[in-house]
Amino acid sequence: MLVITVNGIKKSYLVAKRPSGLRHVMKSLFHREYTVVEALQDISFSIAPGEIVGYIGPNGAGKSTTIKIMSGILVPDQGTCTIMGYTPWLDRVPYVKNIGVVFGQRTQLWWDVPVMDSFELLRDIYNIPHKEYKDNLTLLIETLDLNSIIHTPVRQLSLGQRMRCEIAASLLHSPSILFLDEPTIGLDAVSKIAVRHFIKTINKEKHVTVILTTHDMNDIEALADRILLIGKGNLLYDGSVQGLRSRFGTRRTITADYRENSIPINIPGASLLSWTPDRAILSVDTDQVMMSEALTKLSSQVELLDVTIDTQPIEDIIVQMYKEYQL
Ligand SMILES: Nc1ncnc2c1ncn2[C@@H]1O[C@H](COP(=O)(O)OP(=O)(O)OP(=O)(O)O)[C@@H](O)[C@H]1O
Repeated sequence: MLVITVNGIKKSYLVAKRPSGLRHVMKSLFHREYTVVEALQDISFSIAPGEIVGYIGPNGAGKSTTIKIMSGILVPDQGTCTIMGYTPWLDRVPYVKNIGVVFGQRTQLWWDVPVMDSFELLRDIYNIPHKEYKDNLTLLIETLDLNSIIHTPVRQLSLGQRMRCEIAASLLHSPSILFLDEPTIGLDAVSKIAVRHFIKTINKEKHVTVILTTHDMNDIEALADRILLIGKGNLLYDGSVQGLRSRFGTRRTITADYRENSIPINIPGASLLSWTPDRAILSVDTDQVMMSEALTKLSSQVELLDVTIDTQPIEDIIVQMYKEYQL
């Protein structure tokens, strides 16, 4: 069973050219010229209930545009999108009851009023039954630690406090799908961990399907079962983090401590990142040299005291992917 099906979505924006020079500016007052930005060229994917999907890609790749289409804010030029049986931009009223949306860069809360007032407005807008609202509110206040900030106006909150309130606001009506557009942007390490933990919890306990965009690969590692990589408006990878590792993350770093030896280590296919008479750091591409072979060669050249092997950080793998796809 699928909860989200996106098929052949295309979306362009018309952007007015901004001329420089007085003569051109005057001319543009009467005759505007436009360029077309093709934000999404042909995007298709589907998502099953209960998945946490990381939607990633470099700046300008089209992530927010996709989230806006899936949440019914934007209408695509072509293609279909069916979410829980609805077409988001056509069935907005019944559809939005099923989704929660958080845009990390924007607020859905009313700026000048206490957070609680925003929550109550949302309760009325979504027509949330009294008991459901009360139960959800109690749970959200507790798990997101909102007690001390709930009566503060939004404009007085720190970014991390506001983000916790935004997430709570998006879940008051018990949606079964949550769209998060950069939910950890600008947060400190502690707040990031708290937000990640919370997302994981509602996914596990309430079976909320989560689609999140992020530039923080720690979010992906901590949360996503699956990654959709988008670049220049096209979907370039759809698979697990593990799959990404085995396809792009073939590099391992070996740190070897050994009894002093004045001859530098030499392992064909491995590059020496640093060397001293008692410690070497090597980079091995497991596509070219098997790890067991590299370790055998290493132990034949020095008397090993300690060895650690590190896999490539996911951040590096993503950079490598972006390079490979020329993004
Ligand atoms: N309202 C708009 N008007 C014109 N162009 C837009 C508009 N919104 C987005 N674009 C353009 O569409 C492309 C995709 O933008 P989008 O915001 O979807 O990317 P993104 O992947 O979310 O980027 P980022 O990681 O920087 O947030 C970009 O080239 C952007 O400049």
